[in-house]
This record gives sequence, structure tokens and C-alpha cells, in this order.
Amino acid sequence: MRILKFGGSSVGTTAAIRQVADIISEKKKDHHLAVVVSAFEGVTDALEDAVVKASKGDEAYLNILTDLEKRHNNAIKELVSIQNQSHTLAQFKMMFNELDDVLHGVSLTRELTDRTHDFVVGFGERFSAYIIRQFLSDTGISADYLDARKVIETDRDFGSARVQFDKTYPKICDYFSETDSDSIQIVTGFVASTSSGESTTLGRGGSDYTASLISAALEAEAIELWTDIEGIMTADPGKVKRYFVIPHLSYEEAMELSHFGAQIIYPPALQPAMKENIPILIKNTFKPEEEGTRISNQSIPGESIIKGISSIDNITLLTVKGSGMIGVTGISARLFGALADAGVNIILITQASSEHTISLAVLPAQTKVAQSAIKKEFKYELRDNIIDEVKVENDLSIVAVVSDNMRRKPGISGRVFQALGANGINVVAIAQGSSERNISIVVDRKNETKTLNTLHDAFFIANVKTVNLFLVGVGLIGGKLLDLIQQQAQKLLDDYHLELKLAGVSNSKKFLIDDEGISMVNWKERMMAEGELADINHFIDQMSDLNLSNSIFIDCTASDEIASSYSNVLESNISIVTANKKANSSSLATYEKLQRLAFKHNVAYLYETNVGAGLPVVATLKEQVLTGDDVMRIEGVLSGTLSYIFNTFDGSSSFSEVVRTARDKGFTEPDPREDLNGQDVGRKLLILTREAGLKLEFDKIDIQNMVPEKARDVDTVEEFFDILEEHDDEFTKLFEDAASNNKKLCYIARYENEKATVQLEQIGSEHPFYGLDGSDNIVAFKTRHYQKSPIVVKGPGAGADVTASGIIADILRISNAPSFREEI
Ligand SMILES: NC(=O)C1=CN([C@@H]2O[C@H](COP(=O)(O)OP(=O)(O)OC[C@H]3O[C@@H](n4cnc5c(N)ncnc54)[C@H](O)[C@@H]3O)[C@@H](O)[C@H]2O)C=CC1
Ligand SMILES: N[C@@H](CC=O)C(=O)O
Ligand code: NA
Repeated sequence: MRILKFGGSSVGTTAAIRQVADIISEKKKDHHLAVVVSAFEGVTDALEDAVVKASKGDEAYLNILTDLEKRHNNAIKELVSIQNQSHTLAQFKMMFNELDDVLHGVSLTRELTDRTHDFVVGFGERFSAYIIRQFLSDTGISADYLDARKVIETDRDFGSARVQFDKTYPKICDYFSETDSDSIQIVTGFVASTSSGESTTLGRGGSDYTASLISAALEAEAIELWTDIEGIMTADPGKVKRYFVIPHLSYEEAMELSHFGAQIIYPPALQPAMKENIPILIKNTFKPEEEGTRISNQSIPGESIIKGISSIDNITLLTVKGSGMIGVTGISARLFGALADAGVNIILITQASSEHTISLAVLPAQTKVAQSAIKKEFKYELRDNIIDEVKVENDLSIVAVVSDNMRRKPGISGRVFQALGANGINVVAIAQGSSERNISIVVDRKNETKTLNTLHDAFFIANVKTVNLFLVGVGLIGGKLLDLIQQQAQKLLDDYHLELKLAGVSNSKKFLIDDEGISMVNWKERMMAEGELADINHFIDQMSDLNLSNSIFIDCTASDEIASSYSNVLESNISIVTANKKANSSSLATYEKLQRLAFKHNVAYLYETNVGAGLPVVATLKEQVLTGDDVMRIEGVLSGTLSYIFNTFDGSSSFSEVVRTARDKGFTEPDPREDLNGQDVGRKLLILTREAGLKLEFDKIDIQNMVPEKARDVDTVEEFFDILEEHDDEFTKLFEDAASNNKKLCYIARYENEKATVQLEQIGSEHPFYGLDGSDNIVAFKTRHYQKSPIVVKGPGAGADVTASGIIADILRISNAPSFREEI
């Protein structure tokens, strides 16, 4: 025997009821069935509303009745064949009249007892079971109507009646043994009756309870709870987008998940079935082919370590502490006794190992009651100051990670806290259930969703992890970055389960933030249509308000303003990847502050492309320093633009033309004067010295400026080029001078013996930099470990492709942090 139960949404429309009939006729091929049904969706609430209104003399209850009658009559007309319709309508009318009479009585007496209330709200199930039974018979499925009041007996505590198991089970057994087993019993959910036949109801989870009782009495092989969702999810779909259906849960896991907010089943209602080890299946009426969730004591092979993550979004934490708590036996017993007496429901308890403090979580509505219960119980201890005033912390959430496996697998909590730390989530309190079946974490309410997502990503690693990108500056480099991400998207997804999502974008005119993601193809049209006026502070505020896990801020501007807002980004626990050199080359204090902030907030601050574009220059130097090496000299060609210019310029075309070509190839800064005046190279040298641990300021670098005086202050780049043209001959002369010495021009940055210089030099063929080609950069680090033969990094050091790939490399460094992908 299998017990099927269809909830309100599964019988909400006649189309749904037809679907139910299909499921039943399919199932009955292989099983004996009993079917429990809820009232049509919304009917119980309507009955409740009507009876309350009637008791207040509000005539509007009559309208509710009219609607209810119409709805059920229409269902009969749509579902039941013509020849059976009038009989069914008449039978229904009789039941309905009974309801009508009671409500009329209530409206006259203006009195609503729990007993009448129970009687009225149970009508919905009687109506639906009756109509469904008629419909099934009509379609050729042999079915009987069973009013559960006949078989389920409760005490007389109307409103919260308790089932009398010793009476109920035999009644169910007797009833079923006397019925024709080929006929399916269509049972009214939710309703029961006292020994003298007065109607009662089974409370929350009512129809589930009915199914559970019948299954326990008949020792059914399984219960199937048919609803409008596909099963129990790994997390609340409203908060975690990448949830999925949990294939299997133990009874204890199901209870634990429900305790912490997953409202799919009401475990007390399923207790009778669990006691008899009857498997419970959660299935979707509208997608019957889906597997759903199975709750049983038989685990399935290959189950994930964690089953689900749930949360309670608003709780208050009360902390009791004081010297009077140490080593005094019975304090917790008194505390919890007092709270129990006051009717306080304690959701979570943690005790410091020092025994000095006990914290407990309660629902906000119970804070006051709990506080005064504690005050009363510890009146003398409070007076004598051996227990402090109760500390109250509001606006907190509890997130619980649930699994049976915790008892067997070490390291789960390590993984939880590593993932939280990596996302800058502050943990207010921690508790592990005594069952060792859950770890509960108390966090600020504003971090609830982020915590859920972070943990979901950390544990369900077979699933995709999303990294949320917030890009500021979509010019040459930013634009190329978006192209490259799209190009790599499939591979990253397939090989690394990584989705790079554009969650925010800004150019100098507008910005747009959308946690659902912004298309990397038509971001611009959307941003210009829907976006707000560009404002970096608003951008950062909205980005941090979203509080998404795995967020990275990417700066592809050359802007000082953007650079000066990095500290706000890091303080919002968001990592930064930047191609912009302005922050790292401003004051030493700023550089150091940003490093400190990143460390403090446990986020990444990466800027490989600041020097040598995609070449691994910064990373190489960082590693050397971290391994204890000392940098003695830094020497290099650090400008792709200037390298290209002096590798190409041979007098055959004018100097200004070569500079234009460098710009067109995407090597130059937005303003090429920044390259020619040595500022860009100076910044890079400064950044390298800082990475090497040297404390240098920009003004200590001696820089040779190659921009003609007249061109330095003109407003536009075009004006600059016009003036540069006038000076072409001077550059030709420089080239010819060098050539006459068998040398070539090379713009070299150098740091040695506390001296930093950036200058144009003539170098001969013996010089290691002589053979540079195109936009090549070269940098040589002479260190204590590498004195005779310095470490050299060489290759194209400017251009959109190499720079964009360098930025992606930084993004991947952050995304693949161990907390995200580590297996236990
Ligand atoms: N071109 C190259 O080979 C390399 C460039 N870089 C760096 O990459 C950065 C970008 O360079 P490009 O893309 O060539 O410059 P670009 O001028 O093509 O793009 C910069 C974009 O940033 C936007 N922008 C400026 N201020 C803004 C603000 N306040 N808010 C939002 N957007 C703003 C501009 O409108 C422009 O579209 C620069 O910092 C550059 O030094 C780094 C390594 C190599
Ligand atoms: N303009 C720069 C670009 C890289 O930082 C260069 O030419 O090297
Ligand atoms: Na680099």
C-alpha cells in the first residue's frame, strides 16, 4: 500500500485535478493506493475568513460563501460527466447547506468557539475529496470517499487536538480491511473527530499528518507528498540561485533543515511515518517525471557531504555573562527552566568554553519576554553584580549547514569558516547541534544571503561557482576584457565550474548594477537606457549593498578618482583587480594602506598588469621577496610604447607617425604624453621598488621627459600630435647620433643604490636590451640569490590582448582561491 497525498496547489484548479487523476491512474498499475487530499488551494483560508467575519456580524461572509459555492459547483460541472452531474451537485449542495447553517448560527450568536472553528475550517477537505472521488469514478478509476473523521480520533482539545493513536490505528486498520482493496480510498486530509463524533482538525501540516497516520497504521511501503515544487532544495531558491533538489535526506536531516527555516514539510506531522521507517517522497504534481526528494533511513551512494543550507532571517541573540556563571552548577538549568516557563522558544544555544557566557537565539517577538524571565530568575545575582545585564543583539540571522555526514567527516567546519573568511563575513556566534548534524552560524542580517550563497558554493562544488565582476572603465582594455571573458566562458565553465558574471559596469557617463547579470554583448545599450549617471561612490555603495559573494571590482580606467576609492571597495570586503597604476604609484602611505586593508579584510588586491601588462613581472618579484630574497637592482624597459617606438623608428617615417602607430596599436596610455614624458615608466618603476620592499616616493625618481615643452600643457591629444610633428627632426637627429655610434635608443628605468632613474640611453649590441622587438618589455631583477645572472622577464608588454589576459589571470587567481574549490 502506498499513500499519496495531494496538497492544495495540486488540487487548485480543474487542470491540476486532471493531472492528479493521471498520476493516480499511472500509480495504481503497480501499487495499492490510498489518496489523501487537501482543500482546493485557498479554500481553508477563505473558510477561516468567513467564520471570523460571521462571528463579528460582518455580512461579507455571505459573499465568501457565494464564491466558495460557485467555485466548487464549477469544478463539478467541469469535471463530472453530464449523467453524474446533477446527483453530485445535489450531494454537494447538502454538504454546503450544513456549512451555510453553521455560519448563519455563528453570525446570529456572534460567538466563535474553537469547536465551531474546527468544524468550519474542515469543510474544504470534505468538499475536495468528495468532488475528486466523483471525478475519478467518472474516469473509470474505482474510488471511495472516506471522511477521515470516521477513522482518526483525537481528544476534545478543540483548536489543538491531539491524536489518540491507540484508537486511531485500529480504526484505520478495521476500515481498510473491510473495504474493497481494488477501490482507492479518497481521504479528507486535515480533519478528525472526537470519540463522540465532534469535528476536530490536525493543525499545521494537517493533510501530511493524515497521510502519515494512515501509512503508519497500515504499515505502508511509502508516502508520496505531491506538491508544486520539485523536492526539498539545497537552499531557499529565493535567496540562492543555484539551489538544486536534494535527492535523499535522512529523517533527522529533514527535521534539522526544517527547524532552520526550510518550510517544505512539518516534521511533527510526519513523525508517525518516521517511527515506522516509512520512506517519504516529495514530488511535483506538475513535473511527475522528476525524481523529487526521498526521505528515508537508507542513504544512497555518492551523496554530497552537505545536504542543505537553511536560514532563519531575523533573530535576536541574548547573552548572559558574569563571574557568577563560572563553576556554579545549575545555572544553565535555571536559565533554561525560566525561559521554558515563560514559553520562550530557544532556537540556538552557545556556551563559551570558559563557562563565562551563554548566548541564545530567540525570535525578536520573544526578546522582551525572555529578558524579563532572565531578570526575574537571576534577580539576586544581578543585584550583586555577579551576573551582568543581558546583552541584546538584534538584526541577526542564523544560517545552518545540515548533514548526517558531519559526524563522520572531519574538516567540515574548517571549510565553512574558510569560505566565510574569504568573503569577509563576520561570524557573530557559532553552535554545533548536539546531534552533530548541523553547524549553525549567527551572522548580521545583511549578510544572510551572502552567507547562504558562499556556503552553497563552497560545498556543492560540483556545481558552478559564480564570480561577480564589477567593471569600471570600458575603453580599449575594458572592452577587450569583456570580449575575452566571453570567448573563454565555456571553457571556464566546463573545466573550472566557474561562471564570470558581469554584475556591474560603468563608463564615464553612466553605470548599471544588476545582480542577475548584465550581458557582455549589449551592456552598453542597456546601461545607457537603464543606468544611472556615473558616480563612483554610488557605484561602490550599490555594489556593497548587494553584498554578493565572490565579488571583484575591476578598474580599467586611468583615473585618479577611481584609484582613490579603492579603500572603500576593500573595506566592503570586495577584492580588486586593477590595470590602473594610479593608486599604487601615489603616496607610499596610500600604497601601504591598500595592502593593509586587503589583508585586514581578507580580500585580494591584484595588479599584475600595472607593470609589463600580462607578463608575470609583479608576481615574480612578489615571490622572490616572500621567499626571503633581497632586491639589489631593478632595470628594465618598462614601456611597450617606447619600446615599440625605438625598436621601429629608423628615420624612414617620422617620429610623430611612429607614435601615432603605437597609439593605434593600443600600446599607449589614453594620453600618449604619459608614455613620452616618462611618467608611466616612472610609475611602474616606483611600483616595482615598493613591491621589493623599498620605501620610495614618486618625486625621488629622476625622469627624463621627452615631450616637447610646448606640447606639455595643450588640452587635446591631437594638438599634442600637431606640435610633436614640428619636433620630428629633433628625434631623427637623436636616432642618427646613436646610429653613428652603432647604437640604438632605449628608454631605461633603473633602481640601484637608492637611486631611481628613467632615461633615454644609447645602447650597443652587447647590451642585453639591444635585441628587443616590437612592444617588448624586459625587466631584470638582480637579487641576493640571483646576482651574477639576474632574473629576467621579457615579452610584449603593452596592447589590449596581453593586458586583458593579464587581468583575467588576476581574476582567476582570486576565483580559484582554495576555499572555493578545495575538496575535503
Ligand atoms: N594599453 C595597455 O597596453 C595597457 C594599459 N593599462 C592600463 O589600462 C588602463 C586603461 O587603458 P585603456 O583601456 O587603454 O584606456 P581607455 O582610455 O581606452 O579606457 C579608459 C576608459 O575609462 C573610462 N573612464 C575614465 N574615467 C572614468 C570614471 N571615472 N568612471 C568610469 N569610467 C571612466 C574612459 O571613459 C575610458 O573609456 C589604464 O590605466 C592603462 O594604464 C595597463 C597595462 C597595459
Ligand atoms: N602605455 C603603457 C601600457 C602599459 O602599461 C605602455 O606603453 O607600456
Ligand atoms: Na605584468
